[in-house]
Formats: sequence, C-alpha cells, structure tokens
Amino acid sequence: MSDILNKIIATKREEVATALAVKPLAVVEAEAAAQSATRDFVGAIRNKIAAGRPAVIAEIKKASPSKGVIRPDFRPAEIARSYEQHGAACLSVLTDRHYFQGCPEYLQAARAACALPVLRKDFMVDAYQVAEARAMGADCILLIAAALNLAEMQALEAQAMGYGMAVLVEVHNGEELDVALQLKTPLLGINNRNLRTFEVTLDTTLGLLSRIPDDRIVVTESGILKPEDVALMRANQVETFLVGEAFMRAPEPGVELARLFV
Ligand SMILES: O=C(O)c1ccccc1NCC(=O)[C@H](O)[C@H](O)COP(=O)(O)O
Repeated sequence: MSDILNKIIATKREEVATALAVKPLAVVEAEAAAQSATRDFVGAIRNKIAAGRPAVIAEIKKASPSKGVIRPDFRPAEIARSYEQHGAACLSVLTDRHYFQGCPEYLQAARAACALPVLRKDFMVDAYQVAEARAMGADCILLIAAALNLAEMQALEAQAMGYGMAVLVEVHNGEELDVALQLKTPLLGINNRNLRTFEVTLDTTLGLLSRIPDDRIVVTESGILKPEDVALMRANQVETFLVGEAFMRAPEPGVELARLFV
C-alpha cells in the first residue's frame, strides 16, 4: 500500500463503508432513479469529431496529488460556462475530497451551469459509488483498469449503463489495455500519467494506439499542455482529449481551451 493509487483506493473503500452506514445503498439507488435523464456523453464526442473538430473533455479540478493546489480561486459554475462557450464537448469534474479537494457539489454546480455531459472523475471501487454518481447527476463514470479486475469493471460498467451513463475505461499499459478491451464501452482512455510514479509522457498514448480497434474512441489523458501536443496527437488520428491542468492554470479556462485547440 505504498504508492498513491493504492492509498487512494484504500481511502475509497473506507469512504464507501462510512457512507453505507449513513445512507443505505437502496436510498442512493432511489435518488439515482429519480434523477432527470442523462446527457449523451459519447454522442457529444462523436458530434465534434464528425464536424472535423477535436473533442475536448475539459476538466474541473482544484488540486491533485502530483501538483498540489492548481487553482486557488475555484468557481466550478463559471469554469463550466467558460468551457461550454469555447467549444468543450464534455466536462470532467473531480469529486474526490481527500486528494483533489473536490466534492459532489462541484459536479452539481458545474452541470447546472451548462448543457454539457459530465464525467464524475473519481476512483470507483464499489457499486455504491456508481449509484452515487447518477444520484449527483453524472452522465459518465471512470473505471481505472489499474485499480480493478475484469469482473469488477464489467459489473460496474453494467450498472452504469443500466442508469444510462457512459463509461470511460482508463489504461496505462498493454496489459491493462487487453483487459479494458473486453468491456462494452467505446470510450478508451489512455492516461499519459503513471498514477503510481506521476511520470507523464505522451509516448504512452502513441505506444498503445496500434493495438486499439477502430470501433473504440481513444481519449488521450494528462500532460496535454501546448498546441504542439494537440498537433502530435491529431497527426496520429487521436481526436479526443481529456485536459485539466493546462486549463486550470489559465485566468479564463475556456479561452485557454480555444488557444490550445485552434
Ligand atoms: O494528477 C494526479 O496527480 C493524479 C494522481 C493520482 C491519480 C490520478 C491523478 N490525476 C488524474 C488525472 O489523470 C488527470 O486529472 C487528468 O488526466 C488530466 O490531466 P492533466 O491535464 O495533466 O491535468
């Protein structure tokens, strides 16, 4: 249990146990079922690509384990509006409190401020969190292959899809990719950041590309900082991007989105 990903996963299991004692799963499931319809996360990405534009999943995060506080003056609703105004396809909102200084209320505020579909960016280890994600309004969840086995991912994927949510499955190496490709979701994220060492290289995406079937949408995640990074990915037919830090450090995040993705 020494690396950060293992620590985060251990914290998540504790959080679920605590939450279950306060609010039973059946109650959260009822809240999830009472939510209004999901927004089409995959459709929003496909529409951008069909229009010849890169599809940007624009992240809203205050802090991270590798970078500390990134955006001290943090206003999720304003950021969401700025992203929408400047052409984001979707949002990704950190809801983890302990490591990212996020919370469910940030997701709710961001989603209420715009019409974009929203990913609950958190570390899913239990069915309880999937129900919670829908109950807070999320349109998509993240499954990290480094943190789950195939049976766990399949069960969480089926549950999410049962709620009408999309699933972004995330890998960092070929072994994880082999497992992830057994899921149904078309959204295949390649995280350029090693979540155990924090090392970031875009070669991670480039190295796995040839192994991904054409029916998947590759999402390159982390470390996209400048127009040259975007150009490199697009030259390799990667058209979907998950970007956080570069936008979060800019005075107006949407303006930076437009600058990076000209
Ligand atoms: O970013 C971290 O420090 C981190 C540590 C442990 C687990 C996950 C972590 N980050 C999540 C992400 O991968 C990023 O938020 C996302 O891909 C955006 O990356 P960036 O554009 O580099 O902010």
